Amino acid sequence: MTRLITSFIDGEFQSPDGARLFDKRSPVDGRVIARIAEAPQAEVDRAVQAARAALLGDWGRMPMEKRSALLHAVADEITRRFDDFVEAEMADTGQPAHVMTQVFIPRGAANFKVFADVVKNVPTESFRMDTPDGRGALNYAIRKPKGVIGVICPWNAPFLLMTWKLGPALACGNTVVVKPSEETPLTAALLGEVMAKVGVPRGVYNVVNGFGPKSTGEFITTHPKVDAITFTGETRTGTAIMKAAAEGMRDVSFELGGKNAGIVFADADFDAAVDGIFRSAFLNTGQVCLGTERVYVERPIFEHFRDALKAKAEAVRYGRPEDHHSTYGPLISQEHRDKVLGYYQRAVDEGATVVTGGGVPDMPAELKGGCWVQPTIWTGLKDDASVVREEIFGPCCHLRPFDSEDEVVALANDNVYGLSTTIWTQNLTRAHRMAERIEVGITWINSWFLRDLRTPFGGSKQSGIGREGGVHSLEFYTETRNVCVKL
Ligand SMILES: NC(=O)c1ccc[n+]([C@@H]2O[C@H](COP(=O)([O-])OP(=O)(O)OC[C@H]3O[C@@H](n4cnc5c(N)ncnc54)[C@H](O)[C@@H]3O)[C@@H](O)[C@H]2O)c1
Ligand SMILES: N/C(=C\C=C\C=O)C(=O)O
Repeated sequence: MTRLITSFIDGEFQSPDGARLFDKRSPVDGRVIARIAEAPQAEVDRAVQAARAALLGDWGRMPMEKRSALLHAVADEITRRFDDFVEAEMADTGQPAHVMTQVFIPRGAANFKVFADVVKNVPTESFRMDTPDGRGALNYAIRKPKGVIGVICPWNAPFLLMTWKLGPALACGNTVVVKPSEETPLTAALLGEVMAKVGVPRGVYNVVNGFGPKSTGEFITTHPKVDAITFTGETRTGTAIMKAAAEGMRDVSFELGGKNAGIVFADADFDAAVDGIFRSAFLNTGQVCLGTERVYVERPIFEHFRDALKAKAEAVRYGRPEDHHSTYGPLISQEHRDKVLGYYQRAVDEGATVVTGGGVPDMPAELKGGCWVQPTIWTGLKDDASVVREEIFGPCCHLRPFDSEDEVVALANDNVYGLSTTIWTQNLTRAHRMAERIEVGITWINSWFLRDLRTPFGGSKQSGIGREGGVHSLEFYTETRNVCVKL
């Protein structure tokens, strides 16, 4: 069945009449599974106007308790329709069911629940000051919603990443105009059904589909009535959006690219480290910004670790996401597959030893139209090889031995990105010391992608601007104002 996806504006799905439609193809077999209406500038304008009207209507006047309860109702409806969201996201991404049911879709409800509560429990400051007349003055801060937030989303964990922004944005009383990635429109449309069902006022949640430059994404980021922009995607796209946001001085929150290091010391719990690095390199077919593409292993265990990781990579089971036998899916698109295969070739050109993979698996005829590549492990490259320095965003990693803590800290930090790292050692004094020295926003010790949504999340260097999570999201999605009262 080919679905038709149109914009969701002011509480309703828009008519496709006259719309320019583009195809959404299954990453699994290349079939067209949906036709998507590209929102022209006039439609983006209507979405922004609807979002502004909602700020001045019921939503803007809604008490926090009621807003919080409504977002809990959204979370509960997502949970009630859990299987629908799993099915939609599997159709969009081709990723196996366990990636959806265990990781990505549960976060949809969690992202609303956590922030529906955070907004009620985070105080604002107050200061009493002395004054020359001796009677003093009282200062207190208040938080006000920023207004209409432009939300620009990537394709790699569509529902998780969109709701990671929507939860706090709406909990703080803002309204949103969302552009899902052109590759993954389905769950954002499904969320429109949820919003309407639970009674979120019209205009609070608006979705417009399309592309970036000279299309829907740019129409949002350049719209003068969009008050702030939160974006997740490639660093170079962030540069373009930041330029657009400068006009009108709009605030931005960016979660960008990464080239994350995994560091394994000889004293690590070996099996746990192999499992952890395997997950961080190959989960979601390596399409996770927090994923590991550079693995540094202390020399005494290097060969044993390499062989153990190779065995796990060669044991993945390709297949359709709905087939519970499948443990490994395709890349999101042929374009991205060509990019990843280009790096596979470049690695060989730069002198890599291909420990495993490096090409395209021999798929059954019915799946040959999909975006399949082999999980790949390299060794032997120089530290300045492009495969070691540039984000590939695929199921591949380069293993390199190291001999000292200072050496591996220097290697890990020698990159333009600074998003995350995962360190495996049973010497926790060393782990804490390392966490201080590695220049990233998030460090996991003997773990990876373990997420407490109250903690600061974001990248250093070219991996992002700002932090979201817990009170940090409130800092971005509200304007804090000070009131000074003369006593
Ligand atoms: N730091 C994080 O938490 C995080 C999380 C997920 C993904 N990412 C990064 O995202 C990238 C993969 O996602 P992607 O390929 O969708 O990224 P992308 O930058 O190509 O696209 C992201 C979104 O931006 C839109 N867009 C593109 N150009 C635009 C423009 N000029 N103006 C407005 N919108 C524009 C796209 O249509 C899409 O919706 C990787 O680099 C990955 O590291 C980072
Ligand atoms: N932003 C988050 C995850 C990012 C995943 C990147 O691919 C999150 O866990 O909140």
